[in-house]
Amino acid sequence: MSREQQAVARARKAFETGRSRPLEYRIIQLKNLQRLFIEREKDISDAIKKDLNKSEVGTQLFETLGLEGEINLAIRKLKEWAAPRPVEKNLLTLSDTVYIQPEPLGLVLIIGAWNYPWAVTIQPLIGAIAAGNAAVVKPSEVCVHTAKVMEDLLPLYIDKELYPVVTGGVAETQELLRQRFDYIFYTGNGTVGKVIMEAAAKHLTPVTLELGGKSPCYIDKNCDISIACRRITWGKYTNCGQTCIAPDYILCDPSIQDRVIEEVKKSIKDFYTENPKTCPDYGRIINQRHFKRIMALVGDSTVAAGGDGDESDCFIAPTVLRDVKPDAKVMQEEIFGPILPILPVSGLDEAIKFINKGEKPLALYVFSADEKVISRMRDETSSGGFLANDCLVHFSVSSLPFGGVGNSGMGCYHGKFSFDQLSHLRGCLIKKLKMEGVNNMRYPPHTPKKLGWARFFFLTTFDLGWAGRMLLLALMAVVAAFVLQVRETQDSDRLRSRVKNSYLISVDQTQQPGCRNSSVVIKIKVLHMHFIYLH
Ligand SMILES: NC(=O)c1ccc[n+]([C@@H]2O[C@H](COP(=O)([O-])OP(=O)(O)OC[C@H]3O[C@@H](n4cnc5c(N)ncnc54)[C@H](O)[C@@H]3O)[C@@H](O)[C@H]2O)c1
Ligand SMILES: CCCCCCCC=O
Repeated sequence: MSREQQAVARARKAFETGRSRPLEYRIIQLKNLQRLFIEREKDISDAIKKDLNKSEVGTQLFETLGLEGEINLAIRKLKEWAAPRPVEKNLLTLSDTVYIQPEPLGLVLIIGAWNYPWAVTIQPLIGAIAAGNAAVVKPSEVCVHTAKVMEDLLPLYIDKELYPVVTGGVAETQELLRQRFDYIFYTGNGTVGKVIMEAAAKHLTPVTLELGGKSPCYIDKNCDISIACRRITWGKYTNCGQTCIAPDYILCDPSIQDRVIEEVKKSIKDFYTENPKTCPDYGRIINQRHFKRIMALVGDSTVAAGGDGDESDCFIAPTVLRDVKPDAKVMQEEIFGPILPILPVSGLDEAIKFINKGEKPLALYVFSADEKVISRMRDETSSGGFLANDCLVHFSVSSLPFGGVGNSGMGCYHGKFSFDQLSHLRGCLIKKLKMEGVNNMRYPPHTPKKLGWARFFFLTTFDLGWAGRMLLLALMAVVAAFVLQVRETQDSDRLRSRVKNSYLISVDQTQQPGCRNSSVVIKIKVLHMHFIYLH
């Protein structure tokens, strides 16, 4: 058996013991993971410094702080997330117990990317643990030092059989993909995303694909350009542009292009000094392959700032390109580096048209003081996430689903979305072995009359609100009292043989425009069926 097969078999066996299921066990694992980030902060930041030249503070700010927040949230909310979720009932299920019960999926494969190696690998793991799964963790081999630290540290803190770390490159990942998983959570580029999906299809394994793409950024003339450019500069050059949701390019009116360039240059200087190469907060390109790829993108465009690099140090200066044409090299792929092209457009209409010609991006940014511009951009485009007047920060909002659409991916996570994504939401209906008469309308022989009743039971909806529910309860009490009285005063045999009737309460809601629960009409119908209790 290969190393990968062994890890998968051990994790599967550990899952089958059932120990990942109790909420107490999940919480212990999450707390242990939390301890790792507190106790091993130095090991984590030393490795990431070597991989991407991230500073110690930068590592906490962009990697581990968010993870600590997600762990805290999961610990605090787990009982609520894992509890049965009651759902609305119709007339047919009124006396049943109907709910959604989240259950673990089983064994999850998490394949991480290198650019925020802790954030994008451990965040899905938090969801997997919280949801009661086992998970094989495959960090990206591209961030060499971090992958090693992850492999060394995780087994010291969390159950190493349930959550093994498997390191390696393409061959090892493909060997993992040949195994059977109950879910695959992949973060990385779209080309490999297709490989993942193909492998998953062989076992009918569902997938989340957290991909990337070219995230556009439109600057409206009507906005504070100085503030807009400060936020865009932060969003673009953080981690040297190697951020899945970095604004990839700017669209703006030609009349503000010079101003935008000046303000971006000013912010670069404010953030990274006159000499970004020696600034501890300015990162490096992950390796020379990516260095060469990014430098080659600049070729056919006009450099307005930066443009220089040092291959031996994987340094590329914060770069701005002006008057970029849609067919320029830099516009043909996700940049994933510190190059910011500016494409002049005649206004909002052209910007929307341009964006809609491309693939659906992971993020879409608009800067404007005009709410109509923001709304139009939101309503006339599609993207994984949408931000007005800022960049990147939606990633840190646990109550928002994070994920792509179309070419930028499928599925989403963060906070409760991670829990739900890595759970099976099992629909449960618990009936009592009573009131068999109600079922007559669905049993053969099928007749138009039965169909009529089935239509009534199946299609009648009610949305009473608080006041309506109180009124209904009161009326039910009156009806129940009436029925009991009838029962007491009538001979029960006579009732069974002659009347064969029962009572059904149906509730109609007459809605008036703009007014919910405006009036509630209670009808009492006599059915040629059995009495139906309403609870
Ligand atoms: N949506 C998100 O949350 C998110 C986050 C980070 C990065 N990204 C995207 O990821 C991309 C950058 O990451 P990357 O793809 O360079 O990362 P990468 O090279 O680290 O690859 C990601 C993972 O895929 C595996 N892999 C690579 N080639 C493979 C193959 N042929 N078969 C099987 N497995 C293979 C690697 O081992 C690695 O674990 C960018 O497009 C970026 O936008 C997206
Ligand atoms: C607050 C910004 C964090 C950005 C993390 C992005 C992960 C994808 O590359």
